[in-house]
Amino acid sequence: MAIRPPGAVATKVSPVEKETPIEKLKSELLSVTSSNEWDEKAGFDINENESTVSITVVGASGDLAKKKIFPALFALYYEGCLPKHFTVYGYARSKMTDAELRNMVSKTLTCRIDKRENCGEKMEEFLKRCFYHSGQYDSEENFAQLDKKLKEHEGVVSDADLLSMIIFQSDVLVGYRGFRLFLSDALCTMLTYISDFIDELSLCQKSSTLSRGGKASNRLFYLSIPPNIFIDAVKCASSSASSGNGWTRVIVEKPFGRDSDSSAALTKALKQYLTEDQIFRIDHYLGKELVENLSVLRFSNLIFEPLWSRQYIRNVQLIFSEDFGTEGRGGYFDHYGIIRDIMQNHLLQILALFAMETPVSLDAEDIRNEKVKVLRSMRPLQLEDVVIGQYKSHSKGGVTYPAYTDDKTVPKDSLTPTFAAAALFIDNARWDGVPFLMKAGKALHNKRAEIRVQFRHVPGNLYNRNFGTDLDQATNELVIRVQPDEAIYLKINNKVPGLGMRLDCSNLNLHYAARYSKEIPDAYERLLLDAIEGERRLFIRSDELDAAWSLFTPVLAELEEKKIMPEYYPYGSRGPVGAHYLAARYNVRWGDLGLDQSA
Ligand SMILES: NC(=O)C1=CN([C@@H]2O[C@H](COP(=O)(O)OP(=O)(O)OC[C@H]3O[C@@H](n4cnc5c(N)ncnc54)[C@H](OP(=O)(O)O)[C@@H]3O)[C@@H](O)[C@H]2O)C=CC1
Ligand SMILES: O=C1O[C@H](COP(=O)(O)O)[C@@H](O)[C@H](O)[C@H]1O
Repeated sequence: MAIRPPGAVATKVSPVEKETPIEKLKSELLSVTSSNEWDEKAGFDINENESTVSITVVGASGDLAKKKIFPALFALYYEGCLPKHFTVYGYARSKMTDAELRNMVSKTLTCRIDKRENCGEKMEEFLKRCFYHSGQYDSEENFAQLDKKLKEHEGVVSDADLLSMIIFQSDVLVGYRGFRLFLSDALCTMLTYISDFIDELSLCQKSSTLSRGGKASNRLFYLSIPPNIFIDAVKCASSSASSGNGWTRVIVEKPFGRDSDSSAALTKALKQYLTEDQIFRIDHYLGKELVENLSVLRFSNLIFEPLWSRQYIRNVQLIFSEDFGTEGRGGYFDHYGIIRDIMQNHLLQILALFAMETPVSLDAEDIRNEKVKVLRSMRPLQLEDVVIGQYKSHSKGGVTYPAYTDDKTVPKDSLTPTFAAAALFIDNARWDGVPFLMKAGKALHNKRAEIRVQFRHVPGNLYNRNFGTDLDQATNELVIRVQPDEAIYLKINNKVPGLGMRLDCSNLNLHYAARYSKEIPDAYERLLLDAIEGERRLFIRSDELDAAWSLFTPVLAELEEKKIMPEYYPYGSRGPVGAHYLAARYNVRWGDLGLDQSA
């Protein structure tokens, strides 16, 4: 193992006038500990001075880790975004060797379409930095073993190693420098001295010196595990595997509870072991390119911000659809449902970014302050403003698609919604009376996430006659297509070229694939990098979370207490018709209904 005492021990003694042999030995020891000899003996590159980062994926054997986290880490490595000294550790109960983990991870790694250069080589290099430790999520002992392994990679010395090293070094010094004579006389004093010295070093270790080159050993834990074991894992990681001399951060995956009370309890429990600054609550939609671009679009273009209010905007629609069901995740999903899975977090976060006031700066706290304000200005969702649905089996082209309740992990009589539509309102001066409509569903006809902003009619429009009776066709609509095939387009009215005066609705289209050759990074890449860099802007603060739950908790309770039946819709359809009635109540037509060729 690579071991070295501190390079920058704060307690280095200054020469004393009359040194006793023990004092002399102490100076010798300390002078050796602060020289490069240690580095050379331990095999360190003595010129390197960067900190280390260890990223532990807790739940490494799971779906999210394989699908998203390891590939994102590789992509960051490929792009040269990870710190020079990084190590990736997989941690889970499954038994695996390092080689088996590498094999598992290697199957999930892909090279960027536009960058295949040296990809194989890079993968090999990356995999060499990946290791595995098998352990229970509630075992401090297992996390302590992980800690030991992490230290080996970080070049941090343990107390036990330190003791043997000091004894060894004392021996060497004593032997070579002729202190043997004094040793027997001074043995007791010396042992006391060594023990004091170790105490000093242990203290130093806690306050940031006992590492490679005296630099910080930083640790990031990604909790990619089911929520019922979050607290056990955090408790053990914080007590037995947090960094002694750098930062320790924990990325917590959703769900953050299932209502206001359970979320508050989770936050309270997390805060027993971590400070708010150490907690990175991830909502991967905040890492999506077009969601990040929302503020740029709004605050850096003069043409949008003046229109961004009830004066010009008629309604805003936040639409999420997937063309597959809960396949494989029914057990988790049935406990949460689509409102908790998508609306309370992903869609509400987008809404907050969309509707917030201009932040004082781009600092995380300034942005999060504005998001909280807008969330707290919202009216809790009312039962009459919600429509729920659940997909049923459907056969098409000789293929039978399953019903939600066909999933073996879902109770046959489950009322859990796999679809929901809702109308929300922000009771502030900017948005008073503007419906914010949300729609989210699984097993629908397409996979899409988009924001649609429908503008008001042009007052006294000279060209009304040219649109016939359907004035909706004459209003502008801004569409931000988050995925797939990212785009921002604005529907405008335009004269059809020719001698007559015929108008049509066309798109001013910023189609990302046509405009930018660079592939768009996955949301997890951005968020992992931000967590490593300590950038909190795209992570959820606890007061944001409280505000978000306050909006949905009452209606979720009511739906469950009253056992409201979902409206059944066929797998692969456009969802329940009730969603259209809900929109119609607010004089709105869903924008994704095929009026628009780009939709
Ligand atoms: N998968 C996804 O697409 C998404 C997942 N998430 C969230 O990310 C987290 C991880 O998700 P995912 O990877 O799908 O989860 P998994 O169900 O795959 O669980 C991850 C790992 O946790 C361990 N584990 C599973 N169940 C239990 C249990 N009951 N008790 C103890 N350990 C268990 C298993 O590892 P082992 O047995 O080896 O210990 C498993 O490999 C969850 O919080 C989820 O809600 C969020 C967004 C999307
Ligand atoms: O958080 C979740 O998100 C996924 C959808 O993510 P995307 O990036 O593929 O759009 C969803 O399938 C899952 O149910 C939910 O938990």
